[in-house]
Amino acid sequence: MIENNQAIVLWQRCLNFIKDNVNPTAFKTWFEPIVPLKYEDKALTIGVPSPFFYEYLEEKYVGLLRTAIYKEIGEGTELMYSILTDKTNHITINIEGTKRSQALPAQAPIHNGNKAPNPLQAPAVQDLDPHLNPNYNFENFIKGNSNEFSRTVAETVAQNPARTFNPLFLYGPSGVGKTHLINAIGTRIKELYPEKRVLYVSAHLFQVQYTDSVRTNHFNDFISFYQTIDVLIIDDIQEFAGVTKTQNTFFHIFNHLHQNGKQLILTSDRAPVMLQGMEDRLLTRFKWGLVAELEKPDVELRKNILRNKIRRDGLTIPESVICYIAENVNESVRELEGIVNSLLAQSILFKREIDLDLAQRIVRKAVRCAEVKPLSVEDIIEKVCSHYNVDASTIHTKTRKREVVQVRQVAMYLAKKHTDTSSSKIGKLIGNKDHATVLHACKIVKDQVEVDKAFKAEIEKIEAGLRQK
Ligand SMILES: Nc1ncnc2c1ncn2[C@@H]1O[C@H](COP(=O)(O)OP(=O)(O)OP(=O)(O)O)[C@@H](O)[C@H]1O
Repeated sequence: MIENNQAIVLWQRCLNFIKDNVNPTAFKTWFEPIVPLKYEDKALTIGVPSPFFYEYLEEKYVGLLRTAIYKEIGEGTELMYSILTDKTNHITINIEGTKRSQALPAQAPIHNGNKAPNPLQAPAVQDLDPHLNPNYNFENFIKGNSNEFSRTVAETVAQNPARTFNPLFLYGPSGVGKTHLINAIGTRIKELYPEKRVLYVSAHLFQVQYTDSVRTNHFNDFISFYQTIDVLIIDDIQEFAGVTKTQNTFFHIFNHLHQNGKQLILTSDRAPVMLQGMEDRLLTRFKWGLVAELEKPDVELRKNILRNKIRRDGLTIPESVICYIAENVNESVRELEGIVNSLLAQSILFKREIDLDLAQRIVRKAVRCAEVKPLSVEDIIEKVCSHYNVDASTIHTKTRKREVVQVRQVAMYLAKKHTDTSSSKIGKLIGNKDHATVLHACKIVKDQVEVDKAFKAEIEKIEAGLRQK
């Protein structure tokens, strides 16, 4: 709500002066969005869409603003800013940028509330759709050995956002509940702190929004929007690997939010140390708070998840079938859910009971599909490192210790032999080496296999392990 007509008139005069002294793009970007709010006691208060916007004005245009105000309104006039992003967060700052107070009452939003995380419309909204999936909550997240620690820290963060673990970095293989858990955190925070601006976004969507904003000249809006978030949840951060500009932009958003006491929650399919193609300064920040792993569920947890899903779906499935599925499907929870869905579909389609025989046929088919899943370089790194009992992170360091060099060479050799990945990509993923190093490693290992029986047996043992994946 604009509180004072005089403010509009005075600000319009200032704008006319400013317009003559900056280029049209800067005027449109940095001055048109400003809203005059009130003029009282020789102080003009203007509304700006975000803290970032204020910082930018202070850094780049404070001289021009001061001149315009003194010239058009009079010497000694104070300029006060009000951040319009959140009704609970109205700070005012004088033109020297020193005095802060809670002087302004809450105001109505300047723009209409948006319902999607569209950064181009979003800077000054209050009702932000957090894009959380309400079906993913703590109540239906089943606890087990493999996720107990992550679940506990997730609950702690939800109770006290930005007070405990910031950022919270959750990692683990596909389908083990990362997305579920981070949605649960967001949902709990919204229940406990409804005024907080929580946003869930996939790394992929973030990247698309960023690219779009650059293409359509709305980059500042994009940045401003993300800098207004109180709890930013980004899923599958590994997608930023190799995309430098997106990483760079995210780096600045991360810093701004972290410095301003906002919570960041990130997930990835691998630990920070295994994130190739990611800038070091980001990797360091990912480790600032807490890094927690979600492992593949053990058999007990698989049974409990199955029982829970079956109950929720209103099905009755014999305990022997539950045990059979839990013991034979051990990749991810998503896979377990897929089996239950197939059982249900088959029993409806063929009008038959869900029994062990049906379960066995469905599981066999699903497990066969898993067998033909191609090996990845990451699978090979994992197997080779565990065979030699070396921490996977060491092969990405620069160390030239003989035993580490050998592990690296074996991993490169097997990656070349068992995947379609190019030598240069393999090099990047294993110790950030070039393709010539990979080819050299392959030759060394191959030569040794030909003359050293014990070494040959060792390699065959690792290869057998790879086939069991
Ligand atoms: N502990 C759990 N209790 C109940 N459901 C679970 C649990 N873990 C995972 N699930 C369910 O398994 C499915 C897959 O989980 P989710 O999408 O969270 O995995 P993810 O780790 O994010 O996988 P991806 O990395 O592939 O995105 C979801 O339907 C989720 O609700």
